[in-house]
Amino acid sequence: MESCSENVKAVRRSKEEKKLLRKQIKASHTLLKHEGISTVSQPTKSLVVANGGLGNGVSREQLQDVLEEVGEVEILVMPPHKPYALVTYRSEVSAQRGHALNGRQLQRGDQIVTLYLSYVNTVDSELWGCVDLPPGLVLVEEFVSPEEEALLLDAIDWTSHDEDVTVQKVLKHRRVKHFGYEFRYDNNNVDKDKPLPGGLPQVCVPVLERCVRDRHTEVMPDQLTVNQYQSGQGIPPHVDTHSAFEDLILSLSLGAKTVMDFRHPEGRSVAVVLPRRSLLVMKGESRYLWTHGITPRKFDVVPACDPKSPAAVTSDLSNHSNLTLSRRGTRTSLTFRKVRRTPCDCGYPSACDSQQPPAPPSPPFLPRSQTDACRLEAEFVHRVYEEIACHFSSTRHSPWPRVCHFLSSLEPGSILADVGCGNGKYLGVNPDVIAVGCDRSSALVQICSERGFQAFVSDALNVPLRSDTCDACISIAVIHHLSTQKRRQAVVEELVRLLRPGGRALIYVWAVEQEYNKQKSKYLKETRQQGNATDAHNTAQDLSGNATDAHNTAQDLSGNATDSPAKLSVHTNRTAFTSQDLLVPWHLKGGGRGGSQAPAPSPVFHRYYHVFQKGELEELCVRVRGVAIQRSYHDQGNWCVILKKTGDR
Ligand SMILES: O=C(O)CCC(=O)C(=O)O
Ligand SMILES: [Fe+2]
Ligand SMILES: [Zn+2]
Repeated sequence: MESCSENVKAVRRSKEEKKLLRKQIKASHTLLKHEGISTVSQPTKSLVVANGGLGNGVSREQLQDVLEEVGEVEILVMPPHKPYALVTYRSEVSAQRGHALNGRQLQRGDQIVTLYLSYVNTVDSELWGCVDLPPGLVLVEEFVSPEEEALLLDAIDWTSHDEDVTVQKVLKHRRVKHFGYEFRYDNNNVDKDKPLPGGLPQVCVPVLERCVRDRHTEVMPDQLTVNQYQSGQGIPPHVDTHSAFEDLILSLSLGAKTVMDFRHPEGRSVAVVLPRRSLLVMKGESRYLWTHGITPRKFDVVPACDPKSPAAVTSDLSNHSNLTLSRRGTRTSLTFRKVRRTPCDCGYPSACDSQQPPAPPSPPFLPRSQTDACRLEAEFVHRVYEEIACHFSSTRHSPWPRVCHFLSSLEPGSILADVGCGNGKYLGVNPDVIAVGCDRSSALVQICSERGFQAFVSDALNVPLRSDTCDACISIAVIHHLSTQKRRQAVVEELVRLLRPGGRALIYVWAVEQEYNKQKSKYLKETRQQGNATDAHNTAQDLSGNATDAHNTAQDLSGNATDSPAKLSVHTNRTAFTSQDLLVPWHLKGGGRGGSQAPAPSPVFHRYYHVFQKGELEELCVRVRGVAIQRSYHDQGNWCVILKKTGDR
């Protein structure tokens, strides 16, 4: 009897299996026919889960629970309104176990849905609008009901400044209110020891509990920033400070939809439509590496989509043929975060304020070795130009007349190298010469390219051009950034190497003497407001803020070395120089990279300079072989020479 019933069972099981297989094949056909998804028979890491979609009532957490019974899920894509989902497992072995979930039944209300799983080659991002989202970004539509939305909006009282509970501020392009902890826009961080007494508003609790239930977060946020944007307002692109908040950021959009722009540091950008009542979950790469921001404008260009399928994402609007304008309304966002208690150890050190290399000894000293010189220049010249490139370029538009005069004197067809070309302002002065520029800053070289000039990234000490090839070279305001005399001379040698015999080089360096022949230089004359490098607050200070004795440097003004290593003092812009080696402040306008959440006070960078004394540039040049000084002169606070290559060795 026993064996008989066993047999019956076996037959029954195989019948079920056959039926399951038939249904699975049918599901594959439907996916191909209606969705253009081809399934494959050989195992891969990715599976399509027919019937496991939001479109047939399966929730993300329900499906995730089932899929994770057999292995670690890497990506789970649930396209809105579709009757299927796509899963990629960490390993193929897990995916094989996932495949064996075929036929698994899920309860959906009082109905049962059966999942059919088949392998697919890749989770092809072209197919699903939403896979184009920056990695780690999830958008959950209709996360709160219209009633809940009204309740939340009502609970935010903008009329009272209940300072002991919240902190409220009107910023340039929006107003904000903080709960739990104040977010400070001056240092882009929170005072972790000063929680606001009221904690988070009670009305948020059900929403947050749902976030936990739906696995959007494991930890309860303890900080809330409410941003309110009128039509035409926005928030500058930024990365929420790593050291301030944990990985996960939740942002609820209420009142009106908007478009949020995400940008990868390498330039890729994704515009994400945030519908009203949706929840944006930022984690991992999307939170740590990509900036997010809302461009202040009154209309957004969005895909004119089928109302059933809101096509939340537009990575490249130019690919869409069917676009429409969407008028912005007043949007209130609730951004929930968890204050971080230990330094961030994310996998994105380039964007991480907790993982920046230790600050160089402050104040920096004048270098005594080649290694120290390289370090000083890397930190106080190269890095600074990279950071300030855009702003710097916006202040460098008018070519100096006497440099133009030199350029105009070149024969048509001459080959010109501009070593340290900055934003390329001299590359187009004489259209009859073949001009090529190079600069240490890739950001500045990028600006040159955008302006249509030939330029490449190169250090002035080692220019990858053949010897004896250039009819002319210029080096304008470059050599003063090298921090030893040997290195300054080496740049002149490099310029001379590039010149053909008979070729000429024009060199400009900043002069100690900003007043010459009783004439003040433009630099001295410019008012503080005009000067971008102006620092109204700085007196001669070291970087730790201590006032320094301006003469306490390694070289006094007569160039004599003293014994102790010399501190570099911070110069006061628009004043006479009090030492030859110094740090000149640059106040960055228009926001730095990442990090900033609001119009914060402009960050100050310091550039190293060696300002030349009268006669010093000529002295440097006569040490270089094979060259003769044709002219030397003072021009607006600069020492200048024109050299001619003699070819003598
Ligand atoms: O309005 C939003 O959704 C984002 C707000 C935001 O990014 C922030 O406050 O850091
Ligand atoms: Fe943010
Ligand atoms: Zn980090």
